[in-house]
Amino acid sequence: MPPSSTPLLDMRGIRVVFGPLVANDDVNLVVDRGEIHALLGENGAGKSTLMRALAGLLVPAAGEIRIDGRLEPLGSAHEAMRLGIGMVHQHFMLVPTLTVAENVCLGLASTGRVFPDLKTAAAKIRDLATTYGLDVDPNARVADLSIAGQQRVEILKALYRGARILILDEPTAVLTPQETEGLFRILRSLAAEGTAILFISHKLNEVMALTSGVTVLRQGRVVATAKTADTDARGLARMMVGSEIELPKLEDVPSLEAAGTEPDAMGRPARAAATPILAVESLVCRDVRGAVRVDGASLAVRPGEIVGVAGVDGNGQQELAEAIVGLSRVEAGAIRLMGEDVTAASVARRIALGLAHIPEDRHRTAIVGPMSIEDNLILEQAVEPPLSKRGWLDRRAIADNARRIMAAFDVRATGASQKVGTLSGGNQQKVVLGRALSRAPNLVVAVQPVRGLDVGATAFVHRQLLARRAAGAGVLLISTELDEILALSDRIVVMFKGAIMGELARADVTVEKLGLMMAGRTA
Ligand SMILES: Nc1ncnc2c1ncn2[C@@H]1O[C@H](COP(=O)(O)OP(=O)(O)OP(=O)(O)O)[C@@H](O)[C@H]1O
Repeated sequence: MPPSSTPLLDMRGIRVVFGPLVANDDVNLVVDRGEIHALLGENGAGKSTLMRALAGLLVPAAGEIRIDGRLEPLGSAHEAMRLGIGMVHQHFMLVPTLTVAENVCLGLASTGRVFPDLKTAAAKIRDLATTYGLDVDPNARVADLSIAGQQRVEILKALYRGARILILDEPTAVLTPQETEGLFRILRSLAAEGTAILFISHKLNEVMALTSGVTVLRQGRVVATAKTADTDARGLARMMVGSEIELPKLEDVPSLEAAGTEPDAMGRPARAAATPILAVESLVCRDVRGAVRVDGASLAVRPGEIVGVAGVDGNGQQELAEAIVGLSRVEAGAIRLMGEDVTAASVARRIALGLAHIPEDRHRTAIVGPMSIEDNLILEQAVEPPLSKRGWLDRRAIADNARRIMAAFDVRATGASQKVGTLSGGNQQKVVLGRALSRAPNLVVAVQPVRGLDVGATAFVHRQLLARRAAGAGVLLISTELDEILALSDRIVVMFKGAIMGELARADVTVEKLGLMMAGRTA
């Protein structure tokens, strides 16, 4: 038995390199039993890399890991699991067609244990779920679970394997505020039983509410370690970025109306003019199973205006966005873009009219991981001059295009030829944003645009959306983050069960009114 002063986890001098890039440089991290410890840092600072090293998913070039004071081998996922290290990744690793119990047991046979019979496993899962307040039915099919439900399965999977050190990589990025509260209750009860929890998040208020210690990484190195109680959200942001960060608000930038702009050089009308950039009229959409997901929704976005769509996740916002950008079929109603009826138009036609889309699920719909940054950056446009010469791709022009966007959007990578799949999560999101916004679109449909971004990058993206507004474009901002909606929107509509519950002008918005509408009451 190690002396009680020995920390459960002690990582020392960890160094991880990817070719010329030093992702972790002489990193130390100490976490005690029952401690919830935050790992903070800008996008690409090296947080996921450090946790992957701990989980045995990569081999550090140097360093030591001690568990309970004992030096352990590096770079073996099998060993890490045996030592009680479990990781819940940003992207879940579950098989949707299998049940919860089958997913939990998957892979266990190959670890040398006897494959448990599913009935026994289901009973053990039920016990674990009861102990820690995880609401999961072992016999449910994973495909039928909500995102929060799938995350609970991932946590159960780790606990089933005896995790004493649980790593969660941005677990709340995909959760509603209510689900986040539920997760925090689970994590607190795990910590109370002695589990050490490593919590990666960009949401500083969550770090303040949940954790007792923080380690801050910048460019692969530890720049600060502190007790959470000794700091505050502002101080943490300063440690991460090295300077003060102010999130912009609508009032901070000129609008078209404030500037009294007449139709601009490109003939785009001022906001008060009649033709909206986007008009959605009595839209009805069904999902593949035939369930109505958008139920008679109408809204308009005028030039120089940001319209926020608030609502609890899963109330049809995603389907509304997909219908507008042309990724799903419309059953009834109409969509007009720049005055043209595009209800049944191709995606290409909508892009030609100046539509840009920042999708919610970047892995499914926005990037191709094995392709380079420069190729990902030209995916949405016709390859014509200046990107091609005599019908052939002009590689030099494509690389220049990438370098320009990467510089403007602060994409941190080894170069334009790096595969997008090897970028940090936040830098992948910046590639998507750079592609969408660098073409000066007339309409931006932005769905959770800052998910996974650090505070500095969030401020940057918000400034970009405000700049599009100031230039006379329209922005439809779909977000479950009320702070984001409140900071940026000229008007806010609320979706509930596929319908628009009402609309509030900026001056009339209160959180109470929004909350009631989000729960299904009309304004
Ligand atoms: N397999 C890989 N090959 C090459 N470079 C990689 C690989 N994995 C990570 N990197 C690089 O290592 C650096 C650290 O990435 P990491 O994912 O650890 O950052 P992070 O702090 O978790 O960022 P984020 O907040 O954006 O998720 C980044 O520059 C990233 O591009």
